[in-house]
Amino acid sequence: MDSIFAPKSSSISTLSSSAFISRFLEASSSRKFSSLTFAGSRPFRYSSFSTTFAMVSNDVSKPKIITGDFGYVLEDVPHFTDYIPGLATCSNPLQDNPAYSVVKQYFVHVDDSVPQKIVAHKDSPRGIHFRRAGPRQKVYFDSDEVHACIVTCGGLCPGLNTVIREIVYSLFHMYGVTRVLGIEVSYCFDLDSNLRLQFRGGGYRGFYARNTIALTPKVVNDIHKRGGTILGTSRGGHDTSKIVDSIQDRGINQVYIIGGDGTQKGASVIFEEIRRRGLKVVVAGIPKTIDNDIPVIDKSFGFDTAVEEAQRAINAAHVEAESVENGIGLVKLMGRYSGFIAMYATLASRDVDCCLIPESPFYLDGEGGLFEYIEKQLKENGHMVIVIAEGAGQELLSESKQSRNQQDASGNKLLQDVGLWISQRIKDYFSRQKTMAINLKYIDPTYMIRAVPSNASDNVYCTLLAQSAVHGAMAGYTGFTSGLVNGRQTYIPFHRIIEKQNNVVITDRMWARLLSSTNQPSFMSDKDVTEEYISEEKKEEGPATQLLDTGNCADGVLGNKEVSSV
Ligand SMILES: Nc1ncnc2c1ncn2[C@@H]1O[C@H](COP(=O)(O)OP(=O)(O)O)[C@@H](O)[C@H]1O
Ligand SMILES: O=P(O)(O)OC[C@H]1O[C@](O)(COP(=O)(O)O)[C@@H](O)[C@@H]1O
Ligand SMILES: [Mg+2]
Repeated sequence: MDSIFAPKSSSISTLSSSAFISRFLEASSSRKFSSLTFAGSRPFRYSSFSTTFAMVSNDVSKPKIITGDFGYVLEDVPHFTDYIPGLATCSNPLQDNPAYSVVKQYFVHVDDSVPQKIVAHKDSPRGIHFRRAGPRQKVYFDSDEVHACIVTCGGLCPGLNTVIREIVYSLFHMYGVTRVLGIEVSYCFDLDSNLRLQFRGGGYRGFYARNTIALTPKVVNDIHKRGGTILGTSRGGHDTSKIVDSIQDRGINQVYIIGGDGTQKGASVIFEEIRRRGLKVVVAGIPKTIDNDIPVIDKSFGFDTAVEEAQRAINAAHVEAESVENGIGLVKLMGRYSGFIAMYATLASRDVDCCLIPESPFYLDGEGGLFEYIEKQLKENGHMVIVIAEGAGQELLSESKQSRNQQDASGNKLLQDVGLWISQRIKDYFSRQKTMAINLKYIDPTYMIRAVPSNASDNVYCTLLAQSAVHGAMAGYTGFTSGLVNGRQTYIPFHRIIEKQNNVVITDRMWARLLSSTNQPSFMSDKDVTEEYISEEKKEEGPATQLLDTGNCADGVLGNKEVSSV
């Protein structure tokens, strides 16, 4: 289906991808699917639907959208062949690899795709799909030709080293590649004293520095046991043309970029520049975010580890709180704009009485407020545990204009310490009330939960992400993020990864589950649940049949906007 494109003059190609997709799905769902009939042993007799696939646009700078029968939409990723004609291919060396040759059908079929939503109604169109990740029969690189590099950007996350290790192992052991560079932290040294003088930074900044490290299986063998990233990381410092110059100058033709939402935006513009220059260079993203704020994917690697690590802080807070009279244990967890860590840590723990996240506004005083709830809990149980995400309640903190506008080097808003603020407010309230003396212990494990090595399940997940990225790169796909969708590895175009942020949707079932688990007030009346709190997806879907059903994924899979309602 790759080769069948609509003519360039197609009127549809003038629509944006999302406008096209929504019109297409609308049209598909308005067709009479009930006209499908069962005929003998064949499940369906198709009505007059076209059986060919039509690509909406062959303009290389536009999203690749391929449509098919029954409302099928493939949001495809770019491929070298979109902008470089006449490239040679060769057989995938994996077919001679003993580890793979025993496995039948290990190559992914060219038409395999993975649905974004797996909950369907009998009349619903097949909907959006992503290209399934995995090894292809034909590859667009000779092993000797590959010169890869790996860079890690943004904040730390458990599993970064595992991803680095597995990219290196996959390139070496599956594809016989021997040249892999790590874009590394670089320092200036005072030659006399040998003192480190200037930190130039890893991450995107590393592209401007001379320092790189040759990554071999031997070098990376043990790194998954360590937290952090052996390559170093940084924020800010993204100069697209300087980065692409550096890639070109070094003769790099596969760039693996591990990072969060900011990083993937950076990767997207690097890819655009590479395509503009017509270079045969793959740009492959691996999504990293401790906050789980990247959309589309089921969850980010390292998230499970972070939630697990957060349990230690919550346990400590609980032990402290229950050991004294009117004890309050307060734990602040990461989550700048997305409260997933706090939500999952709370659900996992069951010792938490109140979880506060950025997506769910709360108030302190008066009926239904936090103070009233704390007082009630202390009277009934003698202690309580509160988990607060770092981005929660920021609108309540009195800010000076200066602090309001503070940003980090990447342009992310610098937050005020909500943990310290709320501790003080709680203490002030009870000392004013004089109804009871409280004993509050504030625990801030912020960096501890992301600086640890990844746990077993994250290690496996990191391995799959890394291997998928390498298979995709060798197959000539580019401008993609390797991601898990409904439990399957896929290639997701950058524009879908960077178009919005993944947030907890407080009108979804997962938040309702948390509220019923903690029994905390929702701090909202029905009237408050305005448009603002309904997910974008729900708005697109129109009036809900059930308020709390965004309907996507299987139970047990982490909740992002799509998967949280199960
Ligand atoms: N909109 C953007 N366009 C290009 N590069 C960006 C953009 N936003 C962030 N970056 C780059 O991505 C890197 C990491 O971004 P940051 O927000 O710090 O972390 P994360 O990727 O983890 O969200 C930084 O080096 C930054 O310069
Ligand atoms: O102090 P740093 O290194 O900027 O990191 C703090 C921020 O990093 C985060 O973990 C998010 O980082 P990313 O944007 O890199 O995913 C936030 O939760 C937190 O506010
Ligand atoms: Mg980020």
